[in-house]
Amino acid sequence: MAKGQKKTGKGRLDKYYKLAKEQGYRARSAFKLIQLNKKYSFLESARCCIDLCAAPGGWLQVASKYMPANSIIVGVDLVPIKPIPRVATFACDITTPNCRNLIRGELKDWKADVVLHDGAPNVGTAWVQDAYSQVELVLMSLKLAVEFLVKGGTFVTKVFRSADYNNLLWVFNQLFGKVEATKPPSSRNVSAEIFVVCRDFIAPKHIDPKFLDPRYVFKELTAGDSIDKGSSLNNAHANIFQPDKKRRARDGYNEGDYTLFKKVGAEAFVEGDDPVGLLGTVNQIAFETEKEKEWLASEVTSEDVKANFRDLKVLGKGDFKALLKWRTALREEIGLDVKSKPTEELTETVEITEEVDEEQQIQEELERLNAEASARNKRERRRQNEQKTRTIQRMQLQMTAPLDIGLEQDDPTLRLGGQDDIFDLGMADKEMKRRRKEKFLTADDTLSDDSDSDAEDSGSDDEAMDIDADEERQRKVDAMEAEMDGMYDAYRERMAERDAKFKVKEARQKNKLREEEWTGIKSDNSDEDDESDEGGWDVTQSAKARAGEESSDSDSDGGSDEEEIDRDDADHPNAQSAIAGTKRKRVGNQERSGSKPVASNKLPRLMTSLERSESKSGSKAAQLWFSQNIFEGIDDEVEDEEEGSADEWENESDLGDSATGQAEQDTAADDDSDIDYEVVPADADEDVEMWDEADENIDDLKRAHIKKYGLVTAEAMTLAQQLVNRQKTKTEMINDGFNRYSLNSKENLPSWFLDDEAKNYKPNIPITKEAVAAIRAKQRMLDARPIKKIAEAKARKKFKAAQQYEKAMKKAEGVNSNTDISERDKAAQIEKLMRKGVAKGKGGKREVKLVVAKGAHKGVKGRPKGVKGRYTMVDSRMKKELRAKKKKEKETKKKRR
Ligand SMILES: C[S@@+](CC[C@H](N)C(=O)[O-])C[C@H]1O[C@@H](n2cnc3c(N)ncnc32)[C@H](O)[C@@H]1O
Repeated sequence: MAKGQKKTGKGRLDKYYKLAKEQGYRARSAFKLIQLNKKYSFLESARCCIDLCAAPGGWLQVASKYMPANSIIVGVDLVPIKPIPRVATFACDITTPNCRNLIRGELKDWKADVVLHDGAPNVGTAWVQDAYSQVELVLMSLKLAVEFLVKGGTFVTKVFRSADYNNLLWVFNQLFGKVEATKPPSSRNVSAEIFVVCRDFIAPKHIDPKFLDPRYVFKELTAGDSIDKGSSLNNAHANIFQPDKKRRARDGYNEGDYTLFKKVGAEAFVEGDDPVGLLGTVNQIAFETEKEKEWLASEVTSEDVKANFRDLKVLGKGDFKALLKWRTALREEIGLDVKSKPTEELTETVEITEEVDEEQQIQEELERLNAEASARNKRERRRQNEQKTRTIQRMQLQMTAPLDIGLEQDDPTLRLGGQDDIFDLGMADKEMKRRRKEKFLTADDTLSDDSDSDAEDSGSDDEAMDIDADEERQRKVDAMEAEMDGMYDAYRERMAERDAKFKVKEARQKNKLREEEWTGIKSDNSDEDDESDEGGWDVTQSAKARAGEESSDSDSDGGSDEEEIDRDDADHPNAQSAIAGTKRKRVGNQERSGSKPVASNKLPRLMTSLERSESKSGSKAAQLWFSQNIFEGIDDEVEDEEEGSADEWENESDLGDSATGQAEQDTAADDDSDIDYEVVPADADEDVEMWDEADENIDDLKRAHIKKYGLVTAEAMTLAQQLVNRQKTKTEMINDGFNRYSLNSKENLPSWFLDDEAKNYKPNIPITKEAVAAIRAKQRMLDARPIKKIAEAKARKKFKAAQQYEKAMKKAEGVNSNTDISERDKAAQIEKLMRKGVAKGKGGKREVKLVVAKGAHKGVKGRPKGVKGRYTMVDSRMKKELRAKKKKEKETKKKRR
């Protein structure tokens, strides 16, 4: 498969794929049903549901989650469905009477409230068995639906936009009160699928069989079909002449065009009128009949040709030409065509031989030049490596500073040593290309008028040379990265040694990241908002299981299976963690920064970010560092690379749009544009570590922190307010969490780059004034609260006071009951007791009044005038003396130690 056609990897791992994985759904398509149900709410009230074409079971999981406990859920598919608790499944073709009988057996007298159909022919492993087209499948599912649906029931079906679409809608409208077509957000835009929700089943007593007969419903198809066929044929032709460029089916999809795999016999290709169109539309040309097998054994059928016929979708222009040549040769051999002008051909043969010789010469010459160039490069590289090692050693010995390196590189003597060449990759590459082109031009003078096939051959030479040049460049990049890592480490060491401030800054940075709290994570039992915040299918399942509901599924193996998925899900972070994704990125960066750098081939991204960090960074040291000559010329390279990757990206998206996209047709699971059905692997271990996949325990810790202390940052408060005030939905927040950096891999990135990213790669989180005010108020409240010890002491005091008061009351009662003393004495004694009790309760200490011995009190002996109660005379002298005494004691204590 060509590079641009690759459909695996992160390109396809979209939001819903990730969410499905996180929430334990078997297919990302589960979100389509969730979104449809959100709009039309048909599952919550349903007691019986039939899912036609249900494998691998994503929709069944959703139905089981949203439908009330003990509902009847039946799933049917050509391929067996792994057991799902409380769901009955069986493998069967929905177009057969057997399927009807099986459903009847399962439902007994029940009628279904909802019939779902997400079928697409030729998907999965059973494509060979299915001869029906999608619209016919829809009609078949409708047939089952009308049989099993209760009056007022709902039928949900997937339909592909095609010439039959309107005919189908017409039929739906005859049988249902409300018919609406909708495309849920999780259905990819590039997919031709649309969902029709038919509500209020009329349940007529008699249904005209023609309504459900494809021969009548799709009767007028031919005219439109031919138009569509025309456009698709044009596409097919274009696919042959420019196989790299994939085309969209803007006019909708021809009936059967969304079938993933098409095979025709060689006879149709050899004897048909439009071999080019055929090559552009089918996947395989087979040799199955006797006649075809004879052709296969023919001399003109080389091994290459046989291999090419096996998978037409991976072929290039040259391969197609070879197949067309084969066709011509075979047709001549079997007498369908007559060879023209045999004498002229002879002359031509001589010319071709000459060309081949010339080509060989060019090839040899190119090989020789390549060998020479790579030997020269090797020598240069060795010299440069030695040079670099010396430089690094000098840096480590502190003989040179990063700034000095820049000066050294300006040194013309070093330039002679090849410094320029290694650091200025763009220049080196351009020079290499220029040299090669010169050779080509001289050789091409004779070939310029030649046929396409010659151009192709030279193209393949070009490719070979490109591969050499790529390898060469990769080696250079590796060397440069290794060197930069070394230099960076040395630079950091030197900075750390020299600059105390740097150390403090680093420590602070680490602390900050450690202490950073992202507290916007929802608690496990928060309200449901949308599909992404519901804790996933398996969470609900386990809840339902806890409630002790009985499984309608008799298969006991299902339990272990589901448990496994539950465990998987528990390992996954909550969907809400996506909100916190941006924050965690930072933590992740810091965590990574300690890892040993590995030479990587991610130069473009690395350099792009480097450029960004350079411009953003306010640090002079960083600017100095990146202003060195070693970074010169990288810009050009980066631009080239970026353009390249952008092209590649474009290709990929083109591919996604393509109706006949190779990637989509290779495997059922790889299909995106037509049948937007994607099985989500349960195993997360194989994933490359992402920027936003930080330590998953962090979420738990944060959750616990929030439980204990509430929201403590303005960001968290802002998000919470936005949610409460309905300014933002959780879906929007999750969407915000997914950005173009979300799926960036940290693998193989050098430590200096990760360090720099940690400094500059910070999300810009909006914080409202109200949130800041709320946090401040909270802080003030906390500050105003006494610390625990003081509160305890106060409580003790209060308790003591109460005890004393009680004691005094008892004594007072004793005095009161004494008949020997007069009432007046009683009153005096009680008052005294009470005063004492209150005073004791207050702390038991009597107030001592301080009287300063100055003015009228100076030199007074005995109680000074006007002073009542306990008193102490103090004067400034005494104060000073006491202070001096204390100080002296302290010093002598210190000395003794
Ligand atoms: C897009 S998938 C369904 C995905 C499913 N809704 C889910 O969420 O997991 C389409 C399914 O239709 C099934 N299918 C196609 N033709 C069928 C037929 N004639 N009878 C039963 N199932 C069929 C395929 O086997 C395939 O599993």
